[in-house]
Amino acid sequence: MRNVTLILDDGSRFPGKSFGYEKPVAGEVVFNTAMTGYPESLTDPSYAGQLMTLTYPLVGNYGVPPFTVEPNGLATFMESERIHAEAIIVSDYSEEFSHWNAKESLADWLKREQVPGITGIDTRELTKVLREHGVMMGKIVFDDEPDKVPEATYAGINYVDKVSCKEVIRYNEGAGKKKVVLVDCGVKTNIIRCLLKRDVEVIRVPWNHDFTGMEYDGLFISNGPGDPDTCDEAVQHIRKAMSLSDKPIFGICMGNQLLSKAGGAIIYKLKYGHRSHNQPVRMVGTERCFITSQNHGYAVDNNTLGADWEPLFINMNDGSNEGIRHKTKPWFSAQFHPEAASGPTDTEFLFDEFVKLL
Ligand SMILES: NC(=O)CC[C@H](N)C(=O)O
Repeated sequence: MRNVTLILDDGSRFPGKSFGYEKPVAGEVVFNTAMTGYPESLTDPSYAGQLMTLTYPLVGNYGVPPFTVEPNGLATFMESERIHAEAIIVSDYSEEFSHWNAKESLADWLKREQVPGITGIDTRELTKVLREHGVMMGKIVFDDEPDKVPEATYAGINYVDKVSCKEVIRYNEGAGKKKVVLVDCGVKTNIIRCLLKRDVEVIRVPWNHDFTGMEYDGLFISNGPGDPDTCDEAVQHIRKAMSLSDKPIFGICMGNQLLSKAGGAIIYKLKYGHRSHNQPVRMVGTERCFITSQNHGYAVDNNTLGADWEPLFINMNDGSNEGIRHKTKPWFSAQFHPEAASGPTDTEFLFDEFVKLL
């Protein structure tokens, strides 16, 4: 294994060894404290542009599931058709693996998909640095090729445009009881599965597609990578849809941010984001608290919500916004992931609520 160094923007250096594809890479360094779920997280399009640090120390020991596709074209075990994170950073990579559904090792998968993976990193120290300083740009450089240093960029790049579908895709066509237009900002497969198993037809459209003239019963706005402020075209279409009809709207993660923007709210960047399977959120107006799976770096500023909107969920750790709802219309969204995969399924009922409204 070749020696590598992770170099952060503040000059901190973390020595490690390469176990994935051998290529220098740069991106926003983020950390995820979930104990499981590396196949799902790596294929979550919302990680585009990011180097994903896992704080759970032992990674790789349950291998990687096979890449198979369901008849409707969706990946059976992954959240999309490929790895989207720029790299994975772990403390102790295990080449040995054992799991009923494992097909190959994490290293073999990373190499095939040309994604770097580094091990031997002091991920606890790295996470402490990121928590104190906030997320930072970082580079993985091979020690024997110190001059090959890639340019690190993240802010201002429209990653949604890179990962969204390029044409309209229909699922359950003619078979579903109701039609849902899904604005694909980088949708996770399990969101589509959660809709399909509730007997709806899903019309998946590119993030900047003007869907407002289409025939549909409800609108869904997906998760997605990068800065929501780069997705103004989608915001304009959501706004137009809200002015044309009162059809139900449900958004997840980036979808929460874009719906909030359409309602006039402002988005800001969190210091180091929420990435884990155990983020507690409280449903506003109740004492009900849910454990949720999350992956976001930006948040909606509660104080900027328009007069017609109110927070629906609040994060119990830092008081930040975790969802909104319109005061009179059937429009709501969650900043966390009710579809989880991997993660707790406590809030999957939000899909039931949405489908009931259609
Ligand atoms: N998972 C998501 O949809 C993330 C939304 C946005 N890219 C953020 O980081 O906040």
